[in-house]
Amino acid sequence: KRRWVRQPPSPPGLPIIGNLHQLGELPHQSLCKLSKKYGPVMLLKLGRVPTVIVSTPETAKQVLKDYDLHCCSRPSLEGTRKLSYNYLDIAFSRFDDYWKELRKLCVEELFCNKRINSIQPIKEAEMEKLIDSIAESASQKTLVNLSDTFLSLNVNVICKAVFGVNFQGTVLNNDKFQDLVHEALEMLGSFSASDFFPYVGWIVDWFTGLHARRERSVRDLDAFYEQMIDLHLQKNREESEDDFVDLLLRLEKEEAVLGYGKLTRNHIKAILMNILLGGINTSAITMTWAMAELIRNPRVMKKVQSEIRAQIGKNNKTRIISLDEINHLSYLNMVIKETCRLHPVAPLLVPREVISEFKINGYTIQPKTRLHVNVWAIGRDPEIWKDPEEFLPERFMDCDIDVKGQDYELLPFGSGRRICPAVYMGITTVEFGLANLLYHFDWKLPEGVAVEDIYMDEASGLTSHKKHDLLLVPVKSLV
Ligand code: HEM
Repeated sequence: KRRWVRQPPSPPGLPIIGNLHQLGELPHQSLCKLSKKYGPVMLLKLGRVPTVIVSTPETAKQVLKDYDLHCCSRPSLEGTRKLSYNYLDIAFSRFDDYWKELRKLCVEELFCNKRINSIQPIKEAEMEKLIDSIAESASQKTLVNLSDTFLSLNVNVICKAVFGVNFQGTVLNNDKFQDLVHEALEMLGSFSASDFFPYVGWIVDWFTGLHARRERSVRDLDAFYEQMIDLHLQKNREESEDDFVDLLLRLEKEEAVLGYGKLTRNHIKAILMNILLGGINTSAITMTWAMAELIRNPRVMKKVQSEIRAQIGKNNKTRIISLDEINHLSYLNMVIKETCRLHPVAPLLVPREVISEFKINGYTIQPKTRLHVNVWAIGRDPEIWKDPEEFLPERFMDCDIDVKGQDYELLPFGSGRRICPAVYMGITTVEFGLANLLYHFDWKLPEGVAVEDIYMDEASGLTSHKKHDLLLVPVKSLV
């Protein structure tokens, strides 16, 4: 017998495609508009797939905390399946005992404070090189592309920490590697018919060429991992520092690291995939948005630089600002929170899938429904934030709202069982990068460009990055 259930309100859709056509180029923005009309819990039909969008802190709390256990799985999607070696990873595998164990292992071994501290010397060495190169641009009064700069900085650090190499002297150079990662992220973010039309969508993906492109991307990355792992097996590791691959290969030798048995080569590659795809772009995107907002808001720029210079000027024996010193920079921390509020890297978080039925606001959410939290909409909601479009870090003064998943008004890293396992790693990367570049240089707009001319458009895709590169002129600071 069919049971009557009260479903969330839905915008009217079209036959076959449902509400897909209403998503537009920037779904988080279109969905924010729709939620103003249909409410904080909406049900859309995306192709064949029922999808719920929640758009307020109260409904986000219900999903991510109260009913987390009912909806903390991930949907099965073609791109994520391929890139995760058939769900051997953390980010895309469904909620089960395997995922729990793997996540615990990675949190203890890879995302822990000990590991973050151990990669700090790598970050410092890369920062030294970057400061020299920007100083060169400053003396020649040339532009610096900060979007590229932050990306390369992260690529260099992550590659050194994970693979122990900088690629100089290997078959790959940094640009080639960046292309591989970029292509894989494009594959994850591009529209795949098979994710919305089970059983038949693959035909469309086949004809559009997406299928072939996806296969190629996975094959290229796989070949790259194989090569890196071989290099590690051949090398006399006594001579060099331990990197992430060494650690994973050591775990591979241990019996039953996971309750299920041994960690295999494919597990290692799936974990590496998460680190590369989750770790490189996210912090670079946040740093770029932060600098764009600072250059648009000279008052805030001046204030944050004064804080850094007053604090560091006192006792800076080395050229690089340390993690300890960064912990005392409270205004910088507010600047980063404000950046995350306006520009969350994953504006709809990573999609979840409902495991068992639950109710929010009296509406029944059924198993297999796909679920998104619109953190972008929450960050700009005038009911929560005064003058939401203004960049005002002071709003976090005398207020405990933080980004660590306890405050549902601000969720750049998500919350609940699926929260980003590398929150601390991500935040320290952003703080370290910004603090150093703001300490050593003043930043100006190129000749003839006014503050109003800075584009703040978002690019479409899985992550919400700045569409136009940020080009600024550095001036060596006299402190
Ligand atoms: C500023 C930097 C970063 C931001 C803003 C960020 C944001 C996020 C978000 C929004 C999610 C999804 C949470 C959800 O579904 O509720 C996530 C998940 C994840 N992130 Fe991050 N992240 C950052 C840095 C990193 C880094 C550095 C790594 C790895 C080295 C990483 C690895 C992961 C992984 C593995 C997941 C999947 C967790 C799971 O599904 O259990 N992230 N991140």
